[in-house]
Amino acid sequence: MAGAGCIGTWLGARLQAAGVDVTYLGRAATQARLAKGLTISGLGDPLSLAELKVVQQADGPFDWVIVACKRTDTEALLGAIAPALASQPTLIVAQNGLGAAERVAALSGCNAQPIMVPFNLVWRGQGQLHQGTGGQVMVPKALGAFAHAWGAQAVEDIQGVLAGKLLLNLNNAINGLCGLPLVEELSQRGYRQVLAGAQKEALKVFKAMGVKPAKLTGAPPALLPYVLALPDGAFSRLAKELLAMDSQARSSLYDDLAAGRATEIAFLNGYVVAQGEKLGVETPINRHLQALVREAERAGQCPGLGADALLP
Ligand SMILES: NC(=O)C1=CN([C@@H]2O[C@H](COP(=O)(O)OP(=O)(O)OC[C@H]3O[C@@H](n4cnc5c(N)ncnc54)[C@H](OP(=O)(O)O)[C@@H]3O)[C@@H](O)[C@H]2O)C=CC1
Ligand SMILES: CC(C)(CO)C(=O)C(=O)O
Repeated sequence: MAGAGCIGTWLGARLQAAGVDVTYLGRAATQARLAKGLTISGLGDPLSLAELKVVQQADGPFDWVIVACKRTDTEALLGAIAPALASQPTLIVAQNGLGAAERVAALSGCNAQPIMVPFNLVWRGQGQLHQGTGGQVMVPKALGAFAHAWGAQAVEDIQGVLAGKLLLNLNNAINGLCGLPLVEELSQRGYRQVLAGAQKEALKVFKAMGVKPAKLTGAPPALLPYVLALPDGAFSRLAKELLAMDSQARSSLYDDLAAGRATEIAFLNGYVVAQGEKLGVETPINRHLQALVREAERAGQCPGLGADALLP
């Protein structure tokens, strides 16, 4: 497990519980966090592991390597595990956005397959991982052997799934900029209207790219912006399933801003902007959100913005 943070530890722990021999690569913070075992709480099945094998250097050989660092850290992480890549393991890439596995394959020279994790995970203390939102992991058919341990669905079109997920991840920036828990943010029409606008732009970009986003929520992708823009009462009745989450769950981009780290904005709203530029599609809302997140990164904090400030 290369990148044993929230997502990587969850994936590794589920495999370990299913009997797989898992090694976690961890620097000092990860070593300390996992020193006394792990519990997983929240939505999904609880899990408890007394011991995890955490190493500071990954020499291998390994059959599989799961890459689950933030996208900003991919190149450095692959450099750090270069000895383990010499035996050409298959890499499983658990990162948000499109093109992550392609980049990992290009940088490593190994076969790399993407997977999609739909739910939010946070650390609640040392060794205490908490799942705050719901959903099912999705893997390509080629990784069907992993489906059981992760309770995952094996799908034909993983690119469509990643595009569908990116539509939802356009909210990461909004969530990080307002700083509210997801359930509070999504209960306010103003914030949902910003997300709806960002999704409309992304849908135009996907159309120009020939990418068909998969349906991951109750509404088909093309209708999602219209459902989001409904008045609060109608939305909360229609989106009961979407809003059934931990009251404190936020997005991973919020976590990065709050911790003063670089964010993945370039791979989320920034990806829509960059593709839009190439294909001649206007993306003013995503561009504005990207600029605001860059400003917040420079300030080193979550700015707590209202919905009006999020529109250009
Ligand atoms: N968090 C969430 O709820 C969700 C996240 N995702 C996506 O999953 C991916 C992973 O996110 P997440 O789990 O939140 O990230 P985290 O920040 O929790 O974890 C990333 C881990 O990678 C480690 N890492 C980075 N560089 C290196 C390196 N050179 N050597 C060793 N370890 C390294 C970090 O270690 P260290 O602590 O030492 O820096 C950290 O533990 C992202 O693309 C994210 O968008 C998808 C769905 C939900
Ligand atoms: C779970 C979700 C969609 C939002 O919290 C996410 O992918 C993230 O936090 O990066």
